[in-house]
Amino acid sequence: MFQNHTPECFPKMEEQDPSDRLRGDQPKETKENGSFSQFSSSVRAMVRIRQKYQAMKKRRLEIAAVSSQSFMSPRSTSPKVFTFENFQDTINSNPASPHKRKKKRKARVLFPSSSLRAVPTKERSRAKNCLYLLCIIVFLQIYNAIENLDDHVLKYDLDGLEKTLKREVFGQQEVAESLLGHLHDYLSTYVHNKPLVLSLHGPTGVGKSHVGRLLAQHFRSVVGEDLVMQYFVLHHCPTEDDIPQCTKSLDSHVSEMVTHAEEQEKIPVFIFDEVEHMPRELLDTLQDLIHPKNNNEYLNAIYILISNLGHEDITKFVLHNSSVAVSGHLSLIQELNPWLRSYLERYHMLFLEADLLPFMLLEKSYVMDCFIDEMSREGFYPDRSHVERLAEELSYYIVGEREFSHSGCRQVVAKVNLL
Ligand SMILES: Nc1ncnc2c1ncn2[C@@H]1O[C@H](COP(=O)(O)OP(=O)(O)OP(=O)(O)O)[C@@H](O)[C@H]1O
Repeated sequence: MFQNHTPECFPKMEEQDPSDRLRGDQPKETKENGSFSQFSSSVRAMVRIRQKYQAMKKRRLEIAAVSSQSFMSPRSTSPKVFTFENFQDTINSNPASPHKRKKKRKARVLFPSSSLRAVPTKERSRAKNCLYLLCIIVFLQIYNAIENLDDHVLKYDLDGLEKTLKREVFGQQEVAESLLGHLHDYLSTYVHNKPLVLSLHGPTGVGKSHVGRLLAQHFRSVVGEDLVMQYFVLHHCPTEDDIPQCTKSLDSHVSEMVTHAEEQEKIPVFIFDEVEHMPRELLDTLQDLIHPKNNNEYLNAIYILISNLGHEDITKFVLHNSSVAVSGHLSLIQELNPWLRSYLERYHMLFLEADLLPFMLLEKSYVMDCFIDEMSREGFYPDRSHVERLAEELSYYIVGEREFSHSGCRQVVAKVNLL
């Protein structure tokens, strides 16, 4: 029997449609010779083959449907033969794909729930805290120091003094600015290693004593009457016989004032006029006071020395350099100081530590300002033509178109008094 159903017959069976077989189109030899068991095993095999075929067909259709959805482009370059590797890559690379790439999460350390999570403790640096504290302290100290500097200079009202000098002094802008600068620098602090010594020089009638008076008036109003001294040699020490007594009283008076000023935490002001008339003994005493070796209170003081020492050379210098000096391109102080200093140091060592302030010769226009000021003060109407006529009565150095008064404004008061 089996010989009739040799493997030669199986290929024939496979070539046939299994459905035909199920419909009963079996070969005639089978009907005639095969037993029931043979028939049933053949049927089972066919059913299995058909089921497998149907399953494969179904899967192919599903894959075709998925791939047609995924590949949106009409012309795909992918191979026609389906592979899962390409399919997966295509899905991942498609931006429209619902399977978006997940954001990478930060790596986390997972601790077992049963054990305690040991977080590393932040170490607090003591040095860091100290550094912050130090920075704050330094900042506060600097801030406080700046505030104190302002407070200190404010009580001397240098702004008020500046206004007064601008209003009352004519033709001496450079000297006035320099004077205010020195005062501001000195009065900004209370502790000093030397007193401030300002020496005012210049020809007659240019306003040296006038400035001295304005300074005395101003400082009396800000530090008090008892801390300002005005010393006129010809008045306080008129004869040579008085000199020993004068030196003693000057020394004791200055000592008293600086001690008193130290107690009040203020800076006293000493104004010495007519220094050119001071006898040597008095100059020596003054030098000892200005350059003390011992006490602090002597270091916190302002000395104003007023004289006409060096006036001839100041006059010569101004006349020779009138074109630049008057137009403001030349600093009289800078140019004159080296020469003036060497002259004064030869005169007396008192001037060694002094800051020198040379006054300019006064031009005619400034002399006219003096007349207007004085006439207004005395109740006269300062008529322009009248003022010009009065100014014409004075004598002038004439350099080009410029006229410099021989005696500044010295004769102004006398002339107005005669009106
Ligand atoms: N630059 C000036 N501005 C305003 N007024 C002045 C000026 N110069 C002088 N005067 C007036 O002239 C008068 C005399 O001036 P001051 O006494 O200051 O002269 P001085 O420079 O001290 O001269 P001297 O060395 O001869 O004493 C003063 O009363 C003042 O009113």
